[in-house]
Amino acid sequence: MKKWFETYLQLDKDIDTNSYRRNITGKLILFLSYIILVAAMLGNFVSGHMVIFYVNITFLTVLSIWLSLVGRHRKYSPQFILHLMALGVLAVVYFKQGTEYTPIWCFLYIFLVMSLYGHKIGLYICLVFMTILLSLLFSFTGETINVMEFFRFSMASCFTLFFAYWAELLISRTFGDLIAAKEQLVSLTKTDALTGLLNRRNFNEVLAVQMSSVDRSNELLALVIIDIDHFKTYNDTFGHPAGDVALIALANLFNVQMKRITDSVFRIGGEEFALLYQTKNEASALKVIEDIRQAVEGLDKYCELEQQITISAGLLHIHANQNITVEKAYELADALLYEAKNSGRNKVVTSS
Ligand SMILES: Nc1nc2c(ncn2[C@@H]2O[C@H](COP(=O)(O)OP(=O)(O)OP(=O)(O)O)[C@@H](O)[C@H]2O)c(=O)[nH]1
Repeated sequence: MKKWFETYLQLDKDIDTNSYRRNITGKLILFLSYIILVAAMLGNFVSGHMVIFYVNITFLTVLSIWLSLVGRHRKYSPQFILHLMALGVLAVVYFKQGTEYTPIWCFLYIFLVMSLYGHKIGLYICLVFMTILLSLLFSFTGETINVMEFFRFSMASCFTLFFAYWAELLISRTFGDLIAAKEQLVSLTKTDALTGLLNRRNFNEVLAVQMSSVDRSNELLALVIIDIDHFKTYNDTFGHPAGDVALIALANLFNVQMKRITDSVFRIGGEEFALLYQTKNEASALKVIEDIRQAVEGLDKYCELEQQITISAGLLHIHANQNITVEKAYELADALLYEAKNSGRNKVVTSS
């Protein structure tokens, strides 16, 4: 039962909250229409209005068939039913020349339209509906000259429209702010606070996507794990804040060098970075990281570094359809990095 309810209401937490709210309003309209139609059908049967009773049954059947036929496109059903109800109200006003039940429907319609369409489009639809309704009412009240009643009704509907408009505007803005706050929170969990680079949390995810994208292209994926040489000494000599400045300068350099849409830069540990980029062949993959290594050597000339810093890197080539897991790829690249460290530092060791 709970599962059915969740599926029916599409209780998807990731959906944009305003669409979710509209979705709920739509479901509510469908549900209300069924209840009203069934209640009206029973009422007409009990009071012996057999013609209206048959009209009710026919309408319910048509509605059910229509809903099951449109199936996947059911999201437009609430709008359809709502406007059908509005037409019904206008027809009652026109033929019965009465306003007895009109206000309730009119006010309900305004609120439902606003929450289904949003305040902008909702306002236009409601204005059209109210203009038609008030013109019909005016043509009848003109006969009975009940100007006061007409005036009261017009004022009440204008007030309702105004209230519904502002309520919808306020609600959608509040939800909009919530979405923005959520996005900000997501971005905070995915990026490193010091350098603004993507963090370790994102690394496996992006690597998996890149590996499958390389499988579909003729390119080669380069996975580089980078570690700053003797960074502990740098920190101990110049202090932690100076170390932070060096980390930021490095991150900026990586960002400048990695500008293609498929390039990604991560800070995956304290002084450990990872680069992902696609190239034509192994030689050009090596050239990219070699250029970066050399640029780091000269970084102290352009940035406020206390002394020259160098990096060691392990470059792993990942070919299309290589059938390797994300974890294994990282393990291999990390092993190459340690080879670079053990063989003198300030160098790149590759898998070929
Ligand atoms: N300033 C600063 N330092 C950090 C940060 N994260 C890690 N570190 C430092 O990075 C240093 C890493 O040192 P080690 O792992 O011993 O390696 P290393 O001194 O670079 O030596 P090799 O890697 O062998 O060349 C430690 O001193 C950490 O405190 C950070 O966010 N800011």
